[in-house]
Amino acid sequence: MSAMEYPGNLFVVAAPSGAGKSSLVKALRELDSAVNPSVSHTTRAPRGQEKHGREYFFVSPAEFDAMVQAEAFLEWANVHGHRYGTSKRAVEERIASGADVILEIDFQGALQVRKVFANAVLIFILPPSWEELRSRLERRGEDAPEVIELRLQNAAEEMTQTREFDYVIINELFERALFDLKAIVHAQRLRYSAQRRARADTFAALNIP
Ligand SMILES: Nc1nc2c(ncn2[C@@H]2O[C@H](COP(=O)(O)OP(=O)(O)O)[C@@H](O)[C@H]2O)c(=O)[nH]1
Ligand SMILES: Nc1ncnc2c1ncn2[C@@H]1O[C@H](COP(=O)(O)OP(=O)(O)O)[C@@H](O)[C@H]1O
Repeated sequence: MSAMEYPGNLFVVAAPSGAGKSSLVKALRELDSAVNPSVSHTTRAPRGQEKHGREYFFVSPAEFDAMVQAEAFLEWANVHGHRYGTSKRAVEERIASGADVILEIDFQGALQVRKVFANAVLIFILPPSWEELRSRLERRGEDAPEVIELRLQNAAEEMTQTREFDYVIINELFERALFDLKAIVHAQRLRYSAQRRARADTFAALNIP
């Protein structure tokens, strides 16, 4: 059977800034190399150790506009005053060839992706409380106080979209949240992709129509 009959899974993880999305997805990828990340494009400036092409493709507003014009984005959105987008090429070819892809994007982008990929699995990560969200943003030490305030204000709006998602993970104890994320990925694979292919062979051997 060709890979085209068994496209890969698309996982979309969104969360208010500081909830732990990047840490959870990074830990998942260390355990499961079959989930492929997609590198987004952004108009924001690189922080600290960030490298072009690794965390993001850092582009100018004009370059971003050109990609929008060329319909190169699967989705894009304005987040915390900058634009971010997922290029179609980064995702479509890999899904079509049977690979699983994970997107770490904001809720607006997640809802756009679902319109294109109806089978995308949408996962929302929540912090256990406002106090904890604020202290994680402060402890991360990457953002100025006014940027943290903006992110907290935006978090309130993002959280109103929680119920649009297929799964919600509360990231209180990190290991517990990681277990939940792994469980979601595993359950989806049992429904589709590699496992589905293996089951098709078993079904044929057992003459199950
Ligand atoms: N819609 C969309 N959002 C993105 C994309 N890439 C990153 N984001 C989101 O933009 C927001 C800000 O990301 P970033 O500046 O890296 O900060 P942080 O993730 O909050 O530390 C986060 O909510 C990201 O998930 C993308 O390609 N599309
Ligand atoms: N369960 C957790 N308990 C305590 N701290 C956490 C937990 N998950 C993540 N963090 C920390 O919170 C900060 C924000 O996490 P990060 O993954 O950067 O969030 P996001 O990608 O959602 O903005 C980081 O310093 C991270 O180490």
